[in-house]
Amino acid sequence: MELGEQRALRVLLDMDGVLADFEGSLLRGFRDRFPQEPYVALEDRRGFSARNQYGALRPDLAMKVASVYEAPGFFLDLEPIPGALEAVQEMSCMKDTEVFICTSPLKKYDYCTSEKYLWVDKYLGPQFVDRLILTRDKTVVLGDLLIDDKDVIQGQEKKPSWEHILFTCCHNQHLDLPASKRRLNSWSDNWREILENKRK
Ligand SMILES: Cc1cn([C@H]2C[C@H](OP(=O)(O)O)[C@@H](CO)O2)c(=O)[nH]c1=O
Ligand SMILES: [Mg+2]
Repeated sequence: MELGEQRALRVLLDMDGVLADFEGSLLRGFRDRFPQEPYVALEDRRGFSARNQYGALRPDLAMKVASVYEAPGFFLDLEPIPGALEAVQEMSCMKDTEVFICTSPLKKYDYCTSEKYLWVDKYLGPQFVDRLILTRDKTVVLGDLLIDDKDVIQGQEKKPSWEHILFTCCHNQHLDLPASKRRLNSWSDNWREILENKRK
């Protein structure tokens, strides 16, 4: 790297809950598949794991809701989050900025992994397939920012290189955050300011 050349700001973008609407599709899929069963409305979602909340409602509902997101086609058919695709394209064209998608596969990875690649190809194009990172440990990925809807992101690295920006989602919107943690409320919120602040 040339002396004085500014290193690009690397932004890691989570997929489910940030680019793809996991929660909306899960609720629709659950109600289609189990129309007689009680369900959790999006505004009532609390906590990252839908499975845990459904299981607390009634033990058998845990595996029923899991069967929806473990089914073939679930990850492929997720709708893009409003404004996400436009934001990713704009961000990736910014000077001194590089974007990677950093997402975790389910433990039951068979349909999920290929469908995440197909989804990125379909909605963002082959250049983003080259920027897709699948990992169950995001802490070992180097970056300046990680925009992710999961409230706590843990792994092997106790001090990850990135600052976690919490992307607001139904399941985390009620959380009180420590003063140091910043939120991005949606893609119409000011993500450009968050990137600019990080460059300083
Ligand atoms: C089980 C489960 C997974 N997921 C998403 C998060 C992970 O993707 P991502 O890290 O891109 O948000 C993926 C595997 O857990 O599925 C949820 O968002 N909610 C859930 O309840
Ligand atoms: Mg997520």
